Amino acid sequence: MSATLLIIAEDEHMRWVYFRALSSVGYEVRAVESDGEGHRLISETVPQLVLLDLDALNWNGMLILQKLQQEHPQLPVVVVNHQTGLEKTLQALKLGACDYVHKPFDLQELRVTVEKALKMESLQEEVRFLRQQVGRGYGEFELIGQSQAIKSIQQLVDQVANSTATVLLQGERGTGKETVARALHYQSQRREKPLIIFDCSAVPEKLVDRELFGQEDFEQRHKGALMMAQGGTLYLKEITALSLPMQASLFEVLNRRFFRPFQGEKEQVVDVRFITSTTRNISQLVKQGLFREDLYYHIRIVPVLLPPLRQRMEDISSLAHHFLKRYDSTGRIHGFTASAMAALESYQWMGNVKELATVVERSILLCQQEWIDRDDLYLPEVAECSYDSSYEQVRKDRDFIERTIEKVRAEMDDKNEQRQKSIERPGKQRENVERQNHERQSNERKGYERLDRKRSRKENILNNIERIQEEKVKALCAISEEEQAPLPKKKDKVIQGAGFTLVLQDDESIFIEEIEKRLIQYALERYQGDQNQASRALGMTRASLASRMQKYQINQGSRRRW
Ligand SMILES: Nc1ncnc2c1ncn2[C@@H]1O[C@H](COP(=O)(O)OP(=O)(O)OP(=O)(O)O)[C@@H](O)[C@H]1O
Repeated sequence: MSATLLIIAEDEHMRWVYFRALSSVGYEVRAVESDGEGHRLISETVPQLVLLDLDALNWNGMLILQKLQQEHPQLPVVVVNHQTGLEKTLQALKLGACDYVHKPFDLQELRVTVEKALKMESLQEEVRFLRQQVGRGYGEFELIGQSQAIKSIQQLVDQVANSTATVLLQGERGTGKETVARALHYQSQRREKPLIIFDCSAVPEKLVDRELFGQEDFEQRHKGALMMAQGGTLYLKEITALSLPMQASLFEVLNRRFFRPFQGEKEQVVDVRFITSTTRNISQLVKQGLFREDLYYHIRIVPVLLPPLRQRMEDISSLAHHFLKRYDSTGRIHGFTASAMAALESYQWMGNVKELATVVERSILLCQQEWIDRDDLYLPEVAECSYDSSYEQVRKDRDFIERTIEKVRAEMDDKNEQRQKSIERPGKQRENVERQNHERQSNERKGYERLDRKRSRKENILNNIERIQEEKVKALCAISEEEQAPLPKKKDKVIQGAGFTLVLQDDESIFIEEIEKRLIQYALERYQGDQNQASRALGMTRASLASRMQKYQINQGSRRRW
């Protein structure tokens, strides 16, 4: 029982009583008359508890309590008051006093109250510590990285952690959005309150309302994520997955700082810090009317962009060592060989930091030696591929493909229109011809039917391309192996592109060839005519690129601008 206690009491006799009662059971006690003296002692002796006598004539004990709470919010304060001043006692408890003793009191009662308050404080301290450990264990909210990007993000986190400004985290999957959200929470004063992570894309649309805002009716009471995060932080992951009506409800909450649980009657105050994230181009979604503009401005007070790992290769070494420490709990592995590190630093990391973490974890399991070598990494073959597949470039490629498909579609439509006109024209003369020649009329009809069939085949192909295009874009953005384009059927034709694959049915050769030709022109343009790089990006050999260039009469001298 060696805790240090500080007694603040105006009355000298009472100071002596407190001093005797508490020092006699082993506490180290300091007793002062004024709060000024008290504050000086707090910084000098760091007491574990303050006993404050409110029953004074010449000074306002409540003001002292208020000041103590503001300056030392963790310090437990037990107040002593006269039993007739119940109202004052209640007010003191509201202001943050942890317990009280009423005069006249029994000395034993005073000691028990102090002991209880100290125990409570030590439990709270333990909870704080465990929460921090849990936070560390799960989120590793420490941001690792040497790159300027990570340093700036860490600086931003330090600056805004303690505010309630909404933060919008943008970046590909696995770039560390949740890690930043955790850093923001655990570095803020809200760290002792919960951090609730709500994945908007993982909850079925019908249930989002209930799971987010909770439900209150006669039969059930379900605490939603918002309620659970009270006093703490709510991280809304993949916010763009929310339906427009849910976006409207969320906007209301953010705007009014009140919410009403599903089917509930009473409005509740919202004391929550909101952090949101998305892997999608949210401003584009706003333009397309798929995401509310007002909500967008509300959630992006502090926008943070997490660059893909391949754009900050200088982070790889520190991250790899960080994951080694995290996953090799026995300390069996000493580190990475130079060749392993070189492999890690030249891989494209389309799955970002998450993929790096998985690779390191797996290599620890597979490594038989004390140093992880290149072979222990089991990096996919793609690692050999060194073409520039940065996120920006992937997006450019995607835009290019979209534009190409649109152009070819428009050109095909034009051609078809002209063909149709040319068929219609003779159709007028047909009236005369028909009278003379029935056979010719039936040929015409067959011609129309053929054209219709061809048109519907073309529609199919366009649909097919768009579907594959969508899947591929998803795969490029989501970088999930399962989401890759389906294997082509035997008769399908495959066009590999700079970071994409188009699978086409093989009967519309003009259409396919036109797209292929343009993709080749585009790849050559992108690599300034370097056929080695272009063929690698297109997924074909140098020889087949050359033969196609010949076939399509692509002259490298006359490059096209896209
Ligand atoms: N800068 C970093 N420092 C330390 N660890 C990191 C960092 N960035 C990411 N990580 C780790 O990488 C893994 C993936 O990170 P995180 O879950 O934060 O990514 P995310 O962008 O939220 O992913 P997703 O979009 O798929 O949810 C986690 O294990 C996380 O601890």
